[in-house]
Amino acid sequence: MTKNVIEIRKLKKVYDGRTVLKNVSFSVKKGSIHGFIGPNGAGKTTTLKCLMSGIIPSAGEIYLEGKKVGENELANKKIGFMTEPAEFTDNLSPDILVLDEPTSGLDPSYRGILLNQLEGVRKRGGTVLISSHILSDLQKLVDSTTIIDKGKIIYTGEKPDDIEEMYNKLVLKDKIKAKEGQT
Ligand SMILES: Nc1ncnc2c1ncn2[C@@H]1O[C@H](COP(=O)(O)OP(=O)(O)OP(=O)(O)O)[C@@H](O)[C@H]1O
Repeated sequence: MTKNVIEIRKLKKVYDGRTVLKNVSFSVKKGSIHGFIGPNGAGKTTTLKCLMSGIIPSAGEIYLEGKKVGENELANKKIGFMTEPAEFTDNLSPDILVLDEPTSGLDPSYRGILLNQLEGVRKRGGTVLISSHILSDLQKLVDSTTIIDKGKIIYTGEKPDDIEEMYNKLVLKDKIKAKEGQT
């Protein structure tokens, strides 16, 4: 069985009485690139900050290589964390890399370089968790995907054939609602 390097279980985060993460659970397998996709405000950054011990979850558990984060395990000692915009180095170093919207604001050529570097990390047996609100940025690269919307996991697992349709519907639904609100 392939080992889960990152495992997030029933994560909950409440800000000022508002629940922004509701039972968020997903896992990332060793040697894979996992896409964490969701529209703006879905809860991607909050989840990744919980993982990196930047903020304390209201409930739930995170395991890194089988060990619970927050006890004796300091996640940020083991994981490389990059937030937008991406910073380029010759070599993306660590075994576990977490990237929060790294392609945001990058022009297509730099985006291509970054995505190539991530493929290099995978070839070396490293593990990548990468977030984006743009599915097409990651679609080709990732081995598995989690889709989050309004703090809830909509889908997690291998890439289904209809992932694009699934995600477009989700984003479209919000756009229609916003338009209805304006009229
Ligand atoms: N420090 C905070 N205090 C209160 N609410 C917050 C805080 N940080 C985030 N939120 C709210 O939590 C929700 C999730 O935000 P988050 O930044 O995790 O989403 P995101 O998916 O990363 O979005 P984006 O793609 O815009 O970065 C949003 O409604 C946001 O307004």
